[in-house]
Amino acid sequence: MKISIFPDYQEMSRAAADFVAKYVNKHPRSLLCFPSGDTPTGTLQLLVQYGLEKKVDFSQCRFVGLDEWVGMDEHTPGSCKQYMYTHFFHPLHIPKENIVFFDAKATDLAQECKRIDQSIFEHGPIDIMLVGVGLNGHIGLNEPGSSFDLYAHVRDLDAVTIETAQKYFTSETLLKQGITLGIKHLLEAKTAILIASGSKKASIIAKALEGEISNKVPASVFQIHPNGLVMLDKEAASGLTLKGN
Ligand SMILES: N[C@@H]1[C@@H](O)[C@H](O)[C@@H](COP(=O)(O)O)O[C@@H]1O
Repeated sequence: MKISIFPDYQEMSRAAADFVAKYVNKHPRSLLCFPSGDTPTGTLQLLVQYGLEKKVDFSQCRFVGLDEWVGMDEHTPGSCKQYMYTHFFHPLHIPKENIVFFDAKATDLAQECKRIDQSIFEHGPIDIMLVGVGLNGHIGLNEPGSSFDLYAHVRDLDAVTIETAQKYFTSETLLKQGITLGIKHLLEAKTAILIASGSKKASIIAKALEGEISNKVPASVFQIHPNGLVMLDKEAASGLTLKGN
């Protein structure tokens, strides 16, 4: 695990975007996975800018969605899919056939998990899996207690997630379950990148990166990822005792 600390959110976002752009320039047929949430917005904005400026070409890449709130689709404001289309796929005109995303409205969600896993086995491993972290240490919607051995699965949401996630919706939204790629996908990704910013993430970042490696804190898996990169702004890194570079 390599921890890099940047002066602010913008610099952290630039580092993550530059890493992705450089990689895609070398490997134009990459399989990429990006998260939704507040944290990745700056990174995605830069990647869109680089794409429009022709500094990077995503046209041959494939994309897999990280997670989704069960019962939502791209028409639901606040859904992960709508976020990804708004912040990345639409502005870069990524062809639909290059995108695989959970249908969180499917009647058979177990089958939906199999469909996504199958697509990753076929086109993978994932080249770059970029993730954020929840205040409870979740990755995607791998909540505290999720086994590191799971591929895509459906998970009952933790109370912290249900409460924190209200920020994505304009009115009080009932959230019960998530459908998500598993930690096993992250462990098998060629590169896993964790981005976190702001002082509210400081305590979970310290726990995840310097505490016990345990599925109680899913993000602690970064400590054992063979190629895990952690990019933090100063505030998110403020609880760490061992500082990165
Ligand atoms: N399902 C998403 C995750 O994929 C995201 O990485 C995390 C952090 O979100 P934020 O970046 O808004 O802090 O929580 C959300 O619930």
